[in-house]
Amino acid sequence: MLRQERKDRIRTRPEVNVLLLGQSESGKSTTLKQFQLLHDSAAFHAERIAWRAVIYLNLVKSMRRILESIAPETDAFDDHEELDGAEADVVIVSADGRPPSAIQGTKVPNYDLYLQKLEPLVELEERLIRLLSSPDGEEEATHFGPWGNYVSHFDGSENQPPMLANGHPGAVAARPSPTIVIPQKKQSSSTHQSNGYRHQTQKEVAVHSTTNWKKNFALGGSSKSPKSAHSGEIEGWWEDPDDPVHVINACAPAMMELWRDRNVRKRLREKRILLEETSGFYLNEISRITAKKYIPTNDDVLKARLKTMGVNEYTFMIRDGMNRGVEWRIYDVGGARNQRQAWIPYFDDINAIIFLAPISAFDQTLAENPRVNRLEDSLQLWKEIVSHKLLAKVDFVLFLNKIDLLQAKLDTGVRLNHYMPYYGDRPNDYDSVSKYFRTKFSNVHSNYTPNKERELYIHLTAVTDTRRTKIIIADVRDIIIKANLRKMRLV
Ligand SMILES: Nc1nc2c(ncn2[C@@H]2O[C@H](COP(=O)(O)OP(=O)(O)OP(=O)(O)O)[C@@H](O)[C@H]2O)c(=O)[nH]1
Ligand SMILES: [Mg+2]
Repeated sequence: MLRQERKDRIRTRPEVNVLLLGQSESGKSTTLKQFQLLHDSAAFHAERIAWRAVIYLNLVKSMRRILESIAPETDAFDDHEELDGAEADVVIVSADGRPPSAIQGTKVPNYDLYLQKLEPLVELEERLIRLLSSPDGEEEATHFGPWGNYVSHFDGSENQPPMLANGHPGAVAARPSPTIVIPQKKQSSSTHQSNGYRHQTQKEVAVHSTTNWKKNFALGGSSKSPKSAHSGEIEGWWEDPDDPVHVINACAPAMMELWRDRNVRKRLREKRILLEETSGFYLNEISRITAKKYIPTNDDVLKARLKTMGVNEYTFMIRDGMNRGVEWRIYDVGGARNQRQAWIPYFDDINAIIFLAPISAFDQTLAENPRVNRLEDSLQLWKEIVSHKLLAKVDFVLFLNKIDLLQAKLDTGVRLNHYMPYYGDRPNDYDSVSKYFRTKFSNVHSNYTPNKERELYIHLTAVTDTRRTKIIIADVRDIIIKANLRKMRLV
């Protein structure tokens, strides 16, 4: 009866469920944004303004990273506390044998001056986080402690094994009910300095998918858009003295000065910090982003980084081959290790998986565990997903993502075999490296899939690039529609 019921349901109200998977920062939410841009561009455009807060936050975070990196007393960094309980069964590549504190290098004579000029950003960062996490007003965010003292309701344990329960029928638990999660911000063991910027080891800000964070920054939202006393017309947020734009705008000259400072660049190079490849990089556009009447462009929104917690669901209609409307539901999950257990309930009832592996990350380690190489983690995760018995009948599309960053990285001379010795002395150019990864991921699929009939569709992508991604998404959509039609004939 159940089977018949399902058959009837699919025939009368066809639907396609797609799950976006991959490690944190692989580009899942960006891919979702591209789907939105393609299928509901009006809504995407309407929401652009709300991303202003995230973009400011990304910019402030870059400032924080610079200031932390150029601080004269580097011995207070405490990267090692992250290492406790790290898994032993993954390949570990240390990007740099030495802790940052061991490196002595270029001094930045203006450091204290920068710190002083940029001090207002400390309070701004706190305020933005509050506004994002508490869309009903700042007052409600009373659970926040002082700077550097946030507590997370989320079980932030990174100690769980990376394995997903494979093929265990009981693994399909109920999908979790929504919970509000406070952005993680860890109390550093070394917050003794009075200035908020000094020696804070900060975790990434994430707003739970159930929090309507866009509300505070939408036009006409609870962020004040005062009416003109004379005409009654709505004026912009820049007229609101409490709007974050004023602080960020006032700090813009100091931010630009800092980013242009030769000593700063030199120090960053010495520490092998490549801000250009970090998520939410806007340092080359400070004057545009901090302008009073700044409205984010599509590209700005695609570049904005907000870590996902929980699961974002996005629904839209597409016409299928028989010209019927098919409802598409795309699920975007959090990819950090402590989020992956939440994926399993979504394995049930899924038609296709788009798995993202950022292949530029071969020289990076995980934010949640600095001893684990990102690419090794992606490969391990890919193996777990392709071999998962619950997913045996699901179609797989693999996005080998961030090829723009891969190309740029290889062009600067970073060698793959330095991080993955088994690459040997093959050529270190983009074509050879991307081909190598394509084969490697494809082999993992052929070796571990429980369904030898399954075809794998691989794309080399840069999902921040709208023009190229549009073509790929159209392609993926056709593949999924065709496969779905085939399955429906078989039900
Ligand atoms: N240059 C470049 N940046 C990218 C690409 N794909 C994603 N990004 C950026 O990388 C960052 C991380 O992307 P997200 O889409 O937030 O990653 P995610 O997989 O959703 O991460 P979690 O939510 O933590 O699981 C964002 O700032 C994106 O703009 C790409 O192909 N090239
Ligand atoms: Mg995400």
